[in-house]
Formats: sequence, C-alpha cells, structure tokens
Amino acid sequence: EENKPAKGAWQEGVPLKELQHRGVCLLKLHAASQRTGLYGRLLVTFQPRKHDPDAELPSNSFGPGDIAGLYDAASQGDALCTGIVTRITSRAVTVAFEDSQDTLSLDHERSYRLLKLANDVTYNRLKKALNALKQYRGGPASDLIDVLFFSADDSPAVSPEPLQLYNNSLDESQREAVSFSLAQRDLAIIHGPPGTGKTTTLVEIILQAVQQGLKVLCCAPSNVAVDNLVERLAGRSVRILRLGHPARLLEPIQRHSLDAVLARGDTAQIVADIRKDIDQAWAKTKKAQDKGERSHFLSEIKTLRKELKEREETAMAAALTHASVVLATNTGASSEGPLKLLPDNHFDLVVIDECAQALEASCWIPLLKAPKCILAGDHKQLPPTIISHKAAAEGLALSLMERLIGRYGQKVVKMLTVQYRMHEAIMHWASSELYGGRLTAHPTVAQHLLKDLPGVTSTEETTTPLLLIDTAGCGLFELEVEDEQSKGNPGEVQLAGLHIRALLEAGVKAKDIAVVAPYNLQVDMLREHLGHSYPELEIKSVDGFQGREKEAVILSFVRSNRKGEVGFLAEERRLNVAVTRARRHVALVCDTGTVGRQPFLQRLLAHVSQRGEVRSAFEYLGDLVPQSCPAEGQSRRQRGAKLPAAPSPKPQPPPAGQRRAAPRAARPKPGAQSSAAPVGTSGAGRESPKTRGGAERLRAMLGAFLEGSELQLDFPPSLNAHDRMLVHQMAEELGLQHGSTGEGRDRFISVRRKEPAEPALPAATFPSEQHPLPQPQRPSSETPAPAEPGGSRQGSGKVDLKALHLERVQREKARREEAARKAQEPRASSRKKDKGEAQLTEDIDALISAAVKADNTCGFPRCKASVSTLGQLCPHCHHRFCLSHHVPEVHGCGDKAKAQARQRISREGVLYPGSGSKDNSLDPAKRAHLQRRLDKKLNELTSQRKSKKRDKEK
Ligand SMILES: Nc1ncnc2c1ncn2[C@@H]1O[C@H](COP(=O)(O)OP(=O)(O)OP(=O)(O)O)[C@@H](O)[C@H]1O
Ligand SMILES: [Zn+2]
Ligand SMILES: [Zn+2]
Repeated sequence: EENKPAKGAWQEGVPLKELQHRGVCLLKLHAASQRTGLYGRLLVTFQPRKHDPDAELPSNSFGPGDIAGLYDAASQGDALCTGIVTRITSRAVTVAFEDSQDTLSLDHERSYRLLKLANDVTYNRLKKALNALKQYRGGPASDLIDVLFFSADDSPAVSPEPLQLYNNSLDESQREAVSFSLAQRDLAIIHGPPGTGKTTTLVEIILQAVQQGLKVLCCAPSNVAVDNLVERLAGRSVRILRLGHPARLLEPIQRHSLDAVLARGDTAQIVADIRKDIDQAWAKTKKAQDKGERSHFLSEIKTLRKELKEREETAMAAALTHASVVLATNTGASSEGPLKLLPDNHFDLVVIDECAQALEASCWIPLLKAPKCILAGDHKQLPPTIISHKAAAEGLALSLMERLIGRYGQKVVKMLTVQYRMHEAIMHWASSELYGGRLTAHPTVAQHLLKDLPGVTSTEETTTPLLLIDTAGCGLFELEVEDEQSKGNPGEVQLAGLHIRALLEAGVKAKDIAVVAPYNLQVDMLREHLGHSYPELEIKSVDGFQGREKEAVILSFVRSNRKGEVGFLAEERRLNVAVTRARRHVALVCDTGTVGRQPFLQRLLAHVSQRGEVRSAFEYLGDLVPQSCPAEGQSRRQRGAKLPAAPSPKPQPPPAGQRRAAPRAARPKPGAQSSAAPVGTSGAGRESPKTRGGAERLRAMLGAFLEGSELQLDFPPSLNAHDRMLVHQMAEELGLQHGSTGEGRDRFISVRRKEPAEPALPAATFPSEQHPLPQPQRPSSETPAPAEPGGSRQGSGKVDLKALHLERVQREKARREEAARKAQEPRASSRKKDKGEAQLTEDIDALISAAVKADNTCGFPRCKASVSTLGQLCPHCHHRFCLSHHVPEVHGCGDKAKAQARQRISREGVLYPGSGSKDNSLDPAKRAHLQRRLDKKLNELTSQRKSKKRDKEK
C-alpha cells in the first residue's frame, strides 16, 4: 500500500529499465517450473536465466502477498494475467495465478516480465467495499452504518455485568475499557496512547466476547498488527483462524493460518492427491502428440480443478465456522476471499486494531459484516499515508476513529491512561501536549533508566532520560539538495554516531538502540555510516518505527537552515511517534536555532532542558571530522575584539578552600559579564526546584539592561540552546532588538534597544568588521565586568596589558599549586615502558592526582556532580569540572581556549578541529589511547574506592 502505483508509473511512460531500478519490475524471467497450489491455483516459479538456477534476481521490492502482473517480455501489450507472489528468494520468484487463467499456458522458451500491481488490487477492494456500503440493504451492519454516519444515535448501553477477568493484572483504565466495550450496543472506541496496553485490553475483550458465545472478526490495517494479535491470542484456549499471508513466519502464527489448518484437516490428503493428478495432467499436455490429445488433458484438468475447489471450499467453510475468532487485515477480510463462504450474519462483533492508522474505506470491508464494532487506536499517532493532496483535502486524511470521536465525543470512547513503556520524563511531554495530561507512568517504568539494564554502567548518558544535543551555531547545516524532497544532515549523522558510541561503551546493547530520522535520505546516510559497525542497531524512519519500542532512541531532526524551515517534523503526530518509542532514554540531535522556531517543537526542547540534559554539539566538535565545521578559523578572526567579555563560571577566583560556597550561592549580577555563564549547559535536571531557573535569570539580566544605560547586552556564546531561545523570546516581548552574530561556536546573541540612545552607534554595524585580525582577549576570570558603557566595551585593537599580566599571574599561581600537589602525591604508577608510553602515563597520573586532590563537586556553578573520580581539570581556570562541564566553552573559558588556539594557529599555521580545549597536539589515535587509559584508571580507582567503602562497612 505504501508503494507508488507501479502501473501508473509505467503507463506514464517510465522506461522498463527504470522500473526495474525502482524494484517494481523484473525483466526477462523464465518459467522454471509450475505446479498446482492451494485453491487449485497455478504456482509458477520464475528465474532470471534459463538453465542457470544460480543466477540472481536484481534487487527488488517484491514480497509475499504482492499482486503481480505477468507480461510477455517481447510485447508492450496488456498483462497476460495477474497473480499473487507467494515466495521470493534471491534467485527465484513464485507467483500463484488464479484458476480463472485456465488458458494460461506458459512457454518455457519464452521470456516474461513481472510488474508489481499491488495498488490496483487494494484500490479495487476499497472501491468495492464503498460500493457495497452504498448498496447495503438489510445486512447485519444496517444499524451500525446509521450510527457511523450519524443518521441514528448509538443505542443505550446494556448495563455492564460484573466480569471474571482472564487477565487480573489489568489496570483500572483497562478494566473500564473492557466492561464499557462489552456493554456498548453498537460502537465502542478504545483510545490507547503509546504503551498503554491497547492490545492487552483488546485481547481481554475478545476473550470475554468469545466467552459470551460471540463470533468475532478481528482486523487491523497491517499484517504485522494482525500477527501481533494472533500471537497474543495463540496462547489462550480460544479457536483462532488467520486469513491471508502471515507476515511473520513464526510457528505460533503459521499454525493458525488457513493454509496450515487445511493442511491438518481430513480433506488434506484427498486434496493433495487431486493436485498431483492435475500436475501430471499438465505434464501430459506438454507431451501431447496432437491437438485432440492435448484438449483431452486440458478438460481433465478442468474437471479435477472443479473437484479440488469444491473440496477445498467445504474444508475452508468448516474451518471458518469452527473458529471463534477470525483474524485478517482489513483488505484481507474482503468478501472476494474465503469469508464469502460464511453466511451474512455469521459474525457478532468486529474489532479493528490500529484503527487510526487505517483508511476509513478499508475499515468498511470488515465493518459491513457485524452489528457491532470496537475500534482501538491512537489518533494522535501517524495516520495512513495519503499520497493525493486532493483526497486528503476532501476528508480522506481523517480516520474513521477521529471522525467518530469528533462527533460523539467521550461518550463512545474510553482512554487507557497508564503507560508501561516510558520513563515518566519521556512520557510527560507527550502527555501534556497530546493526551490532556492524563497519562501516568506505571511504577515499574516511571523511573527506569539505561543504567538499570543489566551490564550497563552509570554514565552521564545512561542516567538521563532526556538528552538534547544542540547543533545551533555549529554550522552543521542540512544538505542542500536541489529538487530533492528528502533531507540529510551529515553533521547529525556523526553526532548520532558519537552518542551511540558513548552508549555502547557504557554497556548498552546495540539491539536496544534505535536511530530514527524523519527523512529517508538521512536514514540512508545513517545506515551507511553506522549500519556496518553496528549491525544490530536499528535505523529507521519515524513512520517506519510506529508501533515499536526501544530502550534508547536517538532522534536526528535533520533540519538546519538559515530560513528556519522545519518541514514535516512540524507534524505533531510524527514527533509524538518519534519520542514515544523510547523506554529509558531519548536523545534529540537537532539545531534548536532552526527547529525551535516551531512552537510545538520548541515546547519539546523546553521540556528536555527542564527535565533532562542539554549539551551543545560544541562538546563533540573535537571529535567530528573537521570539514563539518567550515570556516572556523575565519570566523574567529572576524570576531575581532567586539567579543562580549568572556563568560566565567565564577565572578572571582576565590581561594581554593572556599571555592564551593561562593559561586553556588551567587546570584547573577544582571548585565555583568559573568552572570550569563551559569545559564550555560547547566544540566537543569539536577537543579533543586528551589534554585532559580535559567529563564528567571535571563529575565533579570534583561530587566537590568532595560533599566541601565547600556546600549547593548551581549550574551556569551556558551548559552545553551534553550536559553538562547528564551533570550530571543523575552527580547521580543520586551520590544528589544535581538539577533545573533558570529559563526560557528562564536555565535552569540546581542540585545539592543530599539531606539539607540546614542545614535553614534548604528545598530547593525559591529565594529568587529573593522578589526579583521585576531585580538587578544581580556582574561575572563578577572574583573566581574562592570556594566561598561558601549564605547569602552569595544576592543580597541590594542593589547590589554593589565589583563594579560593578571592572567599570567594567575597561571603562574595555579602552576605552583599544581606542582605542590604533585610533589605530595606518590606516583600511582612508576612503571615505564617506552618514552611515549611514559609520557601518556604521566599525563594520566597528573590528571588523576589532580582529580583525587580536588574537592568533590564540579566547579560549574550549581552543578553537584561528583568529580572525585570522574572529572577534568581545566588548563585555563584550573578548576575541576564534571565531564559535561569540562569543555572550556561550556564553563566559561571559551575565549581563553580560543585565544590559545589562535596563538597556536599563528605559531604553527595549522587549524585544528575544536578550539584547543583538548590537547590537539596529540594525534587522534594517541588521544583515544590516552582516553582509554584514563577511563581504565578511573574505573580502577572507582572499584578501589568501592572496595574500600565495603571494607569500612564490614
Ligand atoms: N495491566 C498491565 N500490567 C502490566 N503490564 C502491562 C499491562 N498492560 C500492558 N502491559 C505491558 O505494556 C506493554 C504494552 O502492551 P501492549 O502491547 O498491549 O500495548 P499497546 O498499547 O498495544 O502497544 P502500542 O503502543 O505499541 O500500540 C506490554 O509489555 C505489556 O505487557
Ligand atoms: Zn576553565
Ligand atoms: Zn558539572
């Protein structure tokens, strides 16, 4: 159903070769063998080359159940006949042709082609169903049709009887849904948001209905959804029968298929004999000497087929009648199939699962067969794909379920409200946006995190349910592919890869991770980049992942452009599906600058920054392939001296002893350079509710700016995405001009008054443009930047000697402290191998001794993460930070790091990726090695500490 109509494309004159490329056509096939299959159909196996069973078919999209047209390869004429693909391997395709094709006699010398026609058949069945609906008179569904078209109200429910449940663990909302559905006379709708046990509830309803002696027809739009129900019902003592082609070849499903039931039945042997006779007769026609002999065999075949059909139909009708529950896809319930063998009023109840994902027309195929229906689904997830905009505009986009809820409202609906999948923080956004805030997380899942999985260690990644990796300002733009609907973003591919690596290193299994993107191009790029390294990783489009779940889901939003185009991610239901697939962890990789312009998406981002972690992609830039951040060095130069004074995590570097207290308690000084730093990547999830939120602080800064006399307020580039978003919003509210300047990591927001008090400073001109050369920076940790009036804040282009001096003094002091520390600390390892190894060991030891000596919490204001084992020393400010704050840009040493990098650039004439925040003089392999050694060391230390602790406890 998802495929474009192959026939249409062909008729539009697409060359056959092109159709084969698209996988919908197989050219030059030979009939290798033929035999008689179920219902007397002719089964023909085609292969690409005559007498060469090893020749492979070109890659194609044919699958079992697809309708295929058979054409004479030599002519452009109409199809010889149509059939159903029953089996496809890499070397052969088998098609079952209807028995009406008696005259079809395949020539083993000729070549044929097959063309996929699935759409026509589906379409014809839908059309037939709608015609049947139009002409419907006096059948079992007469009253129901009136209700579903609003010409009669639904009849009052019977009073619900107390139920003896099969499944005693049903929650309150599920129990209500069960008794409500059974009590309704015509129509009941079960609204099941993600993970709320919709199928569990339907199974109970079906069992109860069967217990009451009802015959149930159970359908869903897709084979997978039907199989899911078959699987869940299979273990119960209820007689089920699956029509059509099961999608999963699992034994518990297969054995309930009509074919399997018939094969086990009494007539199976007779039927098999007749088929053999038919095959023999076919063989004889081939060897027939003359026309008379040949027509004799042909008429014999005809008689045999008639007998076969009669016997099979009798057996089928018996099997259908015997079953309490018949299951099929919506279109599989068509009266053209086996169901025609049943009397009109056979079924008492029709159940349609995933109803919101079905075309209304397809629902009408089963709906005409019973007086009552129970529809289950979630209309807040993706509807069926409707290719025609016209059809969508004329109401086809509305599912039956939505249409009915729109009319009857809550009196026909019961919503399931306890969800059994997601961590409560993941659920919360979807609940409040789409489900009226009515969802609750079952206690068994409400707090579950990746770290709780067996074999997974606690890392930053495995202890947060929500993570935003923000590429805003990194220049990781989407690909500009002209005439291309699909979008890709190579930077996000790399970031997703880095995050996956972090998860795997923490012990999360690849099979528990899914990477999801809204665009097929991005899916392809992700597969190319990651598929080979991690074959168990699932990489899918959002639409392809509906109905599934994973422990961890990484979402690449793809869109990043200057125009702020969001594309079809703006579709609420798509985003809902994307986010709610995750059980314990969702990571969003996106450019909040682009994506955040859409209010619905923006609220998701706000939620993540409130309940989870936000990281700038800057943190990963050192690990990205350099070309993903173009013109980096250039942008640095362009910045010149008109930088906002570098943000610092602390207004003053206090004496080491009291370092903790001051910054934590410190309120931001509005307008002061240092005040903005704490709103950086602060991992707001860890904040106690009493600490002031980033929004308030930003508002305070803006308020102070409004009251003050400054012309312009610059926010540091380290501001996180959400905060940047807030600044833009608030500035807009306050009637201030706002905009971003700079490229890549240097991008920062400036806010100005609409009417400058001093016209001398034109609003749009940034003096930096007059200073194309790199300018030394003022040290940020000094001088808590009094709100200097505009003029003096601008770089003069001259070196600030005093600042440099102060910085030198500070560096000197820190170096001395460090040396003293090292002297006190006995070497953790004195082994020396070769020179390089020794150097690495020394580095590790230095890091470790620094880490061990440090006080216990991260130096970043308000961050309470322990750095006693996992922490890093910043070479610029000499404070210790947790792993999410150690990057200079994050905690406010960005400008110093840049200054250093710049020095190196001019010294060595080389541009390194990253700002020099990491030691780029090591080559990546060595760095990785160092990192691994460090990790190992830290792990050792951790376990040492643990065993010590245990010793103490003894
Ligand atoms: N009452 C319950 N008690 C415990 N677990 C439950 C309960 N109801 C459902 N579950 C669990 O929740 C998960 C989802 O259930 P089910 O497959 O029925 O949901 P669904 O709503 O059909 O899923 P989807 O969101 O994919 O449509 C299953 O693992 C199921 O075992
Ligand atoms: Zn620092
Ligand atoms: Zn920290």
